[in-house]
Amino acid sequence: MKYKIFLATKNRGKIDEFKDIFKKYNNIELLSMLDGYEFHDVIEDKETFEENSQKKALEIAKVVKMFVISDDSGLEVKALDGRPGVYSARYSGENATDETNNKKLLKEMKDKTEREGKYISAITIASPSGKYRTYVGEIKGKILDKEVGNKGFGYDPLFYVEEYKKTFGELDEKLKNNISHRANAMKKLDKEILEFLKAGE
Ligand SMILES: O=c1nc[nH]c2c1ncn2[C@H]1C[C@H](O)[C@@H](COP(=O)(O)OP(=O)(O)OP(=O)(O)O)O1
Ligand SMILES: [Mg+2]
Repeated sequence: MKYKIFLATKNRGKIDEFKDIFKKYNNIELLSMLDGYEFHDVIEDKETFEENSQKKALEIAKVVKMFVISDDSGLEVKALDGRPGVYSARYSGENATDETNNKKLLKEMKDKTEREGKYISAITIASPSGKYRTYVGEIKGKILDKEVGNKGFGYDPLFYVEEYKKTFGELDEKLKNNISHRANAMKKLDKEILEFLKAGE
């Protein structure tokens, strides 16, 4: 049995990562906006990654009428009381880009000695009939005072991982996709994904 899952994200960086992570499932075909599907921007107005992730998956599953996977993720910084958190994508305003977000983070962290932060990812798998499960993963790191590396996306050039002595902007993509917040949430989904798909609609 071959299953189709639609990736409910408009973020190219996430699409690339999920494509890589899903390579191991030879009975799952992962579809995305890059295959010509269109869907609306879901309003991410909830207070947690889990709830925003569920909202994205459930709304888009109804539209595309397929199983859907969504990810709501972001960066929580200790010295900033957990900001940017669920506002990570819009940290620097309405027309925020990775570049303007990183600039704002550097500015807010300028005089901070406490540099700890963590990435969080909430992944939801949903069916068109409204069944869903959500899995959360995280990874701890340090926020640098300048950008290093140009791999990955988002805040990656500022996110330093002690164990590898590299930022996510420098780390090999394969390695990032094995240890990241998204990878850690995926490892939990992995245990249940076939059961969820087999149960059908
Ligand atoms: O591995 C990551 N490496 C770097 N930055 C990351 C990562 N994971 C999340 N982030 C940042 C990017 C964005 O500022 C926010 C996610 O916001 P989030 O709403 O979940 O994604 P999005 O709006 O880019 O795409 P979409 O909602 O269509 O899935 O956190
Ligand atoms: Mg978003």
